[in-house]
Amino acid sequence: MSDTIKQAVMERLSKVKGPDLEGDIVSLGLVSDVFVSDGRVAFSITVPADRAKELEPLRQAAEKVVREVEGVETAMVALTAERAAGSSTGQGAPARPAPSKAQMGNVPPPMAARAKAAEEQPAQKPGVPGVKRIIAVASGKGGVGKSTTTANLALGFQANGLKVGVLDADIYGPSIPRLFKVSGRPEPVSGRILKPLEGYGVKVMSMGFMVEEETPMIWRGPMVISALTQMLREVAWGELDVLVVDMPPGTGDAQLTMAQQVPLAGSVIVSTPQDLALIDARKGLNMFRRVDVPVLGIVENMSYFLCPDCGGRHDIFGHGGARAEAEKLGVPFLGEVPLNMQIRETSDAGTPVVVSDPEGAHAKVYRDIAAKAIAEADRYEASSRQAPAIVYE
Ligand SMILES: Nc1ncnc2c1ncn2[C@@H]1O[C@H](COP(=O)(O)OP(=O)(O)OP(=O)(O)O)[C@@H](O)[C@H]1O
Repeated sequence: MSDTIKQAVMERLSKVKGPDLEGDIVSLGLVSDVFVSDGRVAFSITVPADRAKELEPLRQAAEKVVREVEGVETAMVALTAERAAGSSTGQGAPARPAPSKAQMGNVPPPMAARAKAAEEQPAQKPGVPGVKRIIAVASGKGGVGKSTTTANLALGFQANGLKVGVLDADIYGPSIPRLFKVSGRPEPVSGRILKPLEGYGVKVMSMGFMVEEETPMIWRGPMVISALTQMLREVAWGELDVLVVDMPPGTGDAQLTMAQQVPLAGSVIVSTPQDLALIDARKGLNMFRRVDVPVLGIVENMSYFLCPDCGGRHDIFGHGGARAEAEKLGVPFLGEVPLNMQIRETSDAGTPVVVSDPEGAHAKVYRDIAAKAIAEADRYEASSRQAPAIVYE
């Protein structure tokens, strides 16, 4: 079945004209392998990075023809830039040469007009209706406890009286379904709009619901933006005070694109006290600064160890690094979370500590971090509202 669909998809795509209306995207070698699973089709079209915006109509045209193929339920088509094999991000576009300038030629008139209009407009990031604020949780590298922090922070927001959703955008290892003990496929509510799943009163959407676990990593990269857009805008989030986004670890192109695409009110950076992680946290910080997203603060995770036997505190990783670094960088320090068995066990069991032990000390740590993050977001909003308008007469 998959092979038949794939064949039909390729046939349809071979009718889609290339960017200069000469030849089609298949024979120009712009289409990557087509991935088909369970009625879902994903592939990328390689274009030069600086023309991605103007070639959006090409992406839409390809998506449209693929959706019309019998047996196709959803199509995720992404424009990807040429990337040398073995580039540092390690994911993203399959190694396939981008068309040469001669191949690409000039943009044909209708696209040129649209491209010009796009250039003239400042980059727009329309908000998500009903969602007051979107906050990203990021880390410079993997394994620092970003997802654990995302889940507990989201539940901390909720415990502080806010309506909360979580969008798991971690393409490398979506762990939010496990943390909230939710699984399955989101059901459509009307047309293309999906109903998010719910865990502990928090609405949850995950890359894990959209992409099969065994989907090769190389495919997840190109799917990211389409899937992300779908998860943001084609989900019945309802009224939310905060939507928390669990970003993929690292600061590569995928993360940067996400930070650019999502209308973020701010970001929270998770780091462990080790120097290396802090260097990575700094990269994370710079990434958000590059795309003008306020950094609400740094959370130091696995900050110290509270010995359950003697009750003593052990700073096994040289605690305090994140706080000092935050001060140096002029970024708020949101708090420190101890390295603790209860935090690990409850996270891994899908009952994060903020819901499984709401009266405990750890839940309080997360609630305080949540309160500080919101206070920072308020501060940013107020300061951007108060920015004086300069009027020339
Ligand atoms: N404060 C903590 N104390 C003890 N264990 C923790 C703490 N924070 C996270 N962990 C544990 O560390 C492991 C990694 O955490 P988590 O999956 O949240 O990290 P991550 O940064 O999201 O990882 P990845 O990069 O793989 O997505 C998990 O087993 C989690 O339970």
